[in-house]
Amino acid sequence: MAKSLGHFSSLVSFTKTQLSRQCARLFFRTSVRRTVMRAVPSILSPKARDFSLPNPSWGDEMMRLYNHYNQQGGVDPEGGGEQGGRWTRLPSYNRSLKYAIGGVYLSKIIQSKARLFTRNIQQAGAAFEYVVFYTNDKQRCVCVLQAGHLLEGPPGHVHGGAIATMIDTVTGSHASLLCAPVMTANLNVNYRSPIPLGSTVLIESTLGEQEGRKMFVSCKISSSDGSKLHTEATALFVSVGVSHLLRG
Ligand SMILES: CCCCCCCCCCCCCC(=O)SCCNC(=O)CCNC(=O)[C@H](O)C(C)(C)COP(=O)(O)OP(=O)(O)OC[C@H]1O[C@@H](n2cnc3c(N)ncnc32)[C@H](O)[C@@H]1OP(=O)(O)O
Repeated sequence: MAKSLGHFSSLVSFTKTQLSRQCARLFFRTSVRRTVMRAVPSILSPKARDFSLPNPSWGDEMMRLYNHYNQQGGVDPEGGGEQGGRWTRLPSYNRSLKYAIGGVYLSKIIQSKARLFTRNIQQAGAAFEYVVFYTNDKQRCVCVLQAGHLLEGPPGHVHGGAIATMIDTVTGSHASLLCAPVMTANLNVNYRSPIPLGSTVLIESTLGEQEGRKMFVSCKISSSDGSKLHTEATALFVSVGVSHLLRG
C-alpha cells in the first residue's frame, strides 16, 4: 500500500513537473510568437504576400523596367497601341494553389507544405526576382527577371536549368491566364548566349496556335536593352482537369 502510494505521489509530482514545463513551453512559444508577429507581421499574416511587387533587393534596371511596364500608362513600348498593347501586372504568390478560387481546400488535400519553386527562397534578391505583365488581349506576356547569385551554373552566369525554369514559369503563367490549370507537355530551349549572374533580362512570351486543349507558346529572353538575344524557346501546354492534378 505504502509502495503504491509512493508510486502515486511520484506520479503526481512527475505530472506536476511535466505540466509546469508544458506551461513554460506554451508561454515561451506564445510570447515569442507575439514578438515575431509584432516585428514581422507580413510573414505570419494570413494575407498573401504578392512577390511580384518591388523589394529592396531590386536593382536600378529591374526598377526601371518595372516602372516602364507598370506606370507609363501601361502602354506597350513596342507600339502595340491600345489594341492588346496595355500591360497589366500579374500578382504572384508562393502558394499558387491556395490562393486560386477554391484552392484553399485543394492545397490541403494535395500538399499543405507545397510552395512555388521560384518563390521559395527566403533571402530577397538571392535567386528569382521577377514580375510578369500581360497585354489586355492576353496574346503576349513580358517578364522582367533579375537573376540572383544562387542561380549560378557556369561561373558568373545563370544555370541553364534556372533559365528553363523561368521560361516554363512565364509561358506556363501565360497559358494559365487563358485556361487554368495547364501542364507543360513539351519545352524546347535553345541557349544562344549566356546570361550574366545578377543581370536583369526580359522574357517575352507570345501565344501561338490553340488546338482544343493544346496551347503553343513561343518565348525569347533578351538583355534589358534588347541588344542581345540570350535564349529562344517553344512550349506546349495542355489544359487539364483538377482531377488530373489530384491523380498525381
Ligand atoms: C491554377 C493557378 C495557376 C497559377 C499560376 C502558377 C504559375 C506557375 C506556372 C508554372 C507552370 C509550370 C508548369 C509545369 O511545370 S507542369 C510540370 C511538368 N509537366 C508535367 O509533369 C506533365 C506530365 N504529363 C502529363 O501530365 C500529361 O502527359 C499531359 C497533361 C501533358 C497530357 O495528358 P492528357 O492525358 O491530359 O492528354 P493526352 O495525352 O490525351 O494529350 C492531349 C493532346 O496533347 C498532345 N500531347 C501530349 N503530350 C505531348 C507532348 N509531349 N508533345 C506533343 N504533343 C503532346 C497529344 O498528342 C494530344 O494531342 P491531340 O491528339 O489531341 O491532337
